[in-house]
Amino acid sequence: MTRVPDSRVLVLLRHGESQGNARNVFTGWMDLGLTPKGENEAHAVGRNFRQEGLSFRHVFVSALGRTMETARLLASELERVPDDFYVSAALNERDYGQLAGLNKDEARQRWGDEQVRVWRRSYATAPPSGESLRDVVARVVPYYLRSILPLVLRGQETLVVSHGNVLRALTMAIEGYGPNEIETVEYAPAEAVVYRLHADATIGGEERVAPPVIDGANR
Ligand SMILES: O=C(O)[C@@H](CO)OP(=O)(O)O
Repeated sequence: MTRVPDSRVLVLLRHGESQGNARNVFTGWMDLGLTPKGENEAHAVGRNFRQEGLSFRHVFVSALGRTMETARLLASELERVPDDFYVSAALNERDYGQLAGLNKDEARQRWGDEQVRVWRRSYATAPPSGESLRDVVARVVPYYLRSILPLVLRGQETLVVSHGNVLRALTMAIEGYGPNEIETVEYAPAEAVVYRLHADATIGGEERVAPPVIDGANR
């Protein structure tokens, strides 16, 4: 990984494969745990961070078990135990409302590819009784600005383990992406982005770290 001197490290990581990912269901606020593959991914990510000389003062997770478990397993591989773990429901996956628990392929057959794509990836359209990405931005970004960014700007390496749509919301804040640009941004399970920020929170360095290959494809 490229080093930017005098930088402030912020790493975003999506949790490892969950039971919901493996079953290809809309998961949202359902508290489904990691699969054995997801557990292996978490260990492999931790080993990769260690090899790259990354360690963390602060680790942020959501209130859902799949992020906590990913953080716990990867931290066991690091050179240094993180000082703090913060748990916040502000970092929970989007509420998928009435879609939660439904198979994504069956949803496409029932409502059509385009409707399902809009529910999953548009900025402003919410799934029935659920949250749009705009709703997620409204709860995630204030938490990021108040609780996470100040630590990063103090030079304290910080890891956020969260969910696909939460990481998309954070990407909008960090990269300044608009509603159209964010439609095509995706994070696979166990995929990370390492940011090195300048003192004014602009991006000094950025590297996507592909998920470790464990066995089979990552959804
Ligand atoms: O089901 C979910 O909660 C999310 C993340 O797994 O799915 P999607 O990528 O469709 O937004």
